[in-house]
Amino acid sequence: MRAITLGPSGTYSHRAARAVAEEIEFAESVTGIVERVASEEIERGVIPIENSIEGSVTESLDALVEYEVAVVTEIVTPIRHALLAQKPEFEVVASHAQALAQCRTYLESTYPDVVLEPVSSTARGVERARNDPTVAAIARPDNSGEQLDVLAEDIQDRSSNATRFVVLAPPDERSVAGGKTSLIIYPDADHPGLLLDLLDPFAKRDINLSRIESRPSGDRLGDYQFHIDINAGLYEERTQRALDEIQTVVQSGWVRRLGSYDTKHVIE
Ligand SMILES: O=C(O)C(=O)C[C@]1(C(=O)O)C=C[C@@H](O)C=C1
Repeated sequence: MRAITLGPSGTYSHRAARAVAEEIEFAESVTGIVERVASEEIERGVIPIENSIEGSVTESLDALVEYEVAVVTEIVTPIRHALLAQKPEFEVVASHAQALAQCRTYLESTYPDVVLEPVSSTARGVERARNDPTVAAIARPDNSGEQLDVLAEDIQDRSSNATRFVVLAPPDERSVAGGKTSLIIYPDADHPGLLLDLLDPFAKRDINLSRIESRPSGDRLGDYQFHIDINAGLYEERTQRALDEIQTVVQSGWVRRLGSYDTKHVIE
């Protein structure tokens, strides 16, 4: 199996992708990954979707609306960040914006004067630190290699830090089997009780929501798409009935079924 994920080699995404593919290619952005899977250029894509400290990776949510893809697996992985640099003194810390945010308290208390530089991935930050002795990186500790020292480990603001990734496939590989399902609902409507009407079909069938996130549709202020995960499969009659009912609520909008899947836990 061939997969594409956020590169270069050594990102957390790379570690997650290794759990589902033998051959891995790298992209510079999440949107680029989703685009290549949607156009069937590659069998699988692995993208981060949410972090336990920082919340949603909004670029991922928006790309799932823009391109037609299926979610076929979710991967949950602990995130333990290290500070890597050529020397103990540096002026800049370069890393992915999510990683910088996950270490905000540590950075503010230990290095209040450094400049934070968001780059396209943690591994890109490592490259910056390798090429410039005034730059430190936040990344996986095993990225240090010969040129960088591990100045500190476990610098994330909470030890329970974890990120959830999804494995994407072309839309015709969407599965109805699995214990979880991801949906996107765009009601294209606004009236009192709308959200209640969207959630009640799940509640009355005892379907548990594991996540609901609203994203602006981009068309006008106050107009939202809802990213919803449920602990039930599309193969289940209760799920089908709930979705039929929701379809009647969102007559001018749409309901997208990204697919049903199971969860993998990746530690190393
Ligand atoms: O930069 C990386 O290493 C990534 O794989 C991206 C990413 C993210 O976007 O959330 C993945 C896991 C961590 O939460 C930090 C960064």
